[in-house]
Amino acid sequence: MDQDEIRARLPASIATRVQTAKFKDGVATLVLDAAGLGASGREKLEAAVKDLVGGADAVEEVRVAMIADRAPEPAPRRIIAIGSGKGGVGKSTLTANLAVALARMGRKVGVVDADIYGPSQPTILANKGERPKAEDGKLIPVPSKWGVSVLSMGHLVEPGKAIAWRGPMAGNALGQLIDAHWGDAEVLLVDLPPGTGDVQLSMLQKHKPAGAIIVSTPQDLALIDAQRAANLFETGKIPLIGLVENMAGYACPHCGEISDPFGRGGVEDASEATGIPFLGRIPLAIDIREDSDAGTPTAAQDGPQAEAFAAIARSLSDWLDASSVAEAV
Ligand SMILES: Nc1ncnc2c1ncn2[C@@H]1O[C@H](COP(=O)(O)OP(=O)(O)OP(=O)(O)O)[C@@H](O)[C@H]1O
Repeated sequence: MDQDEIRARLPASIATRVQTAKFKDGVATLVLDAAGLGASGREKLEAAVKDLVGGADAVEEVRVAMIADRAPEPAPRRIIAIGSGKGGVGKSTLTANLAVALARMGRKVGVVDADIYGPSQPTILANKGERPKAEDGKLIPVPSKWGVSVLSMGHLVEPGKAIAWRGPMAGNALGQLIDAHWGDAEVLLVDLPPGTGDVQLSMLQKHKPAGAIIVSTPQDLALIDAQRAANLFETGKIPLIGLVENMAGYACPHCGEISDPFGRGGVEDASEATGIPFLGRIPLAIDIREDSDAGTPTAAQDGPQAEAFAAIARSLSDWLDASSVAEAV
């Protein structure tokens, strides 16, 4: 069922009020313009839409959000944590590329690089060496040419200097990165340090993320650690948006043969076993590493690897829409 089919079920007087209509997994989600309607008018509008759209065979649930006729309030900024149980599995790569892919879809996105021990966002997003300015005691994020602003520990301290920081210092620094002048950014993707230590705990306690994505390679050991990260978020009651399998399937640049240096499908199996949604897989590809090192993120380009990131960004975008409608209705 697509947007037009949903609209076609509504009389013209209602259809003209539909701002967006989406359908996924049996759930139809509509955002309606409620201009000029009082409380009872809104109730009637909602009931009519639920009745008419819900009558379609494929529709199991109808979610409706109303936009009022006053100036729309800016959407509350939501934090999405990107975590992993162990280092080096591609958390920073995924964070930067998801942010770029979301920006290409028209989302306003900021990236917070909380990885004090190995901040890499300034390299991947090509604003290394720039210093954020401050205004009214708050930092101003550093723009990048990829449509995504960034604040990184790497913008604040010399490389290697933060290694000796203990929990509270790291937690305070993270607070400065998050409570910054993020302007119209509706989503902040936070690249967490690997593991389940102080910074992650501080993150969960002080800056409650709206959801978390966990990255793993397909290896058993990485998966066990990913499970530990999932448990940390569950303990903090942070909704798990899903799992991403990175470094899956290596295409030999010479002969094209696909091999699986870290195994195959492990993350999807783990997703089935745990019930945490599987968001997709990113292949192990030399281009992806080269793009990151060169500051030209893969997701800003075209081709199958950019599409792999874009597909995961679409799932995240759908999740953001669905969760904001769930809050609004
Ligand atoms: N799909 C991929 N294909 C090829 N190289 C990749 C891929 N994903 C990540 N890499 C490379 O692997 C290395 C580690 O990736 P990255 O820094 O994103 O991992 P991380 O989980 O954030 O690590 P850290 O522990 O430093 O936080 C980097 O050199 C990166 O360019």
